[in-house]
Amino acid sequence: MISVKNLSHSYNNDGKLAVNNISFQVEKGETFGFLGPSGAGKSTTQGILTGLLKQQDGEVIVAGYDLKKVQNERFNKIGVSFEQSNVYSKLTALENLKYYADLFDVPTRDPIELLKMVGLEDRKHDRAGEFSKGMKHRLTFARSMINSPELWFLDEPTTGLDPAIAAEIKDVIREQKSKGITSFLTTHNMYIADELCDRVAFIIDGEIKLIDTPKNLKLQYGKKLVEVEYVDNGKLIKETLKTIDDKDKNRIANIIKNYDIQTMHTKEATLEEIFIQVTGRGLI
Ligand SMILES: Nc1ncnc2c1ncn2[C@@H]1O[C@H](COP(=O)(O)OP(=O)(O)OP(=O)(O)O)[C@@H](O)[C@H]1O
Repeated sequence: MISVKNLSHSYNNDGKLAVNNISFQVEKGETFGFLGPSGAGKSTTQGILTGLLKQQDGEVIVAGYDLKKVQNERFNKIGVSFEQSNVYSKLTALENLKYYADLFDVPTRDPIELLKMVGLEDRKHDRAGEFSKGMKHRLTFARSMINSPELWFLDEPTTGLDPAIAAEIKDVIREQKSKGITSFLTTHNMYIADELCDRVAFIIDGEIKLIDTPKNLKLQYGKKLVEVEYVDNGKLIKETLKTIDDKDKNRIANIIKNYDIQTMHTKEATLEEIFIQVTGRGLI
């Protein structure tokens, strides 16, 4: 669905590359996470893929279209939810969606259904200018689905939303995935990426450092630890032991045999910890 080969981008032709020779593929139906800290090159890449920025070099195919050739019908196949909501303030929520729907040459979805999906149906006749930041964000999110896109670009889809709304947005993303929609999700939130993405790319200083599934990354970089809590002489003791160390393995067996176990679980590295291990940098 997306194929990028040797893509670079410089804003000022000053030799500084915001995106530096990146290559990756996104398969049909995949939810692909593009993760990195501020200034890593996420928005630049997304800008090129969505046609906001002109491709300078490399090869980019998006939804079957080579971006070097001008083919505006590709916009019928993609949906974009920007982090910074760009809704029309003077139009109501419903008018915003109807206006946007008219821009497409393909059948569009029922705006009311979309407003319901993001919890804005009750506010359909209110002007978007009166909405909170989170509500504008939800309206933009709903708008990005109006043309039933095959390929969906999501920029920080849950940033700034309260946890209940964020959970609903995540459910919508999962539902779209179950329908075979491909998503390109840009974020610096590793928890969202872990929950939603089939594969993630770590990007930093314009370069992709690795691409893999969250599961493989945890297996490869995980600490392989067991945390056990047990009762000894009425006191609760907690020990963290390595499952790859023979001495610790014997200790685990000994605890299981001789003590009253309260809790016991393996400890996985989070994607955030793995990102720091791989890149030497945090995500802020
Ligand atoms: N319009 C612009 N003009 C000049 N330089 C820019 C412009 N937009 C971005 N850059 C630079 O390009 C680099 C990559 O920025 P980009 O916005 O792609 O990062 P990002 O990963 O999306 O960050 P964030 O998470 O903060 O949005 C940064 O060094 C940034 O300063």
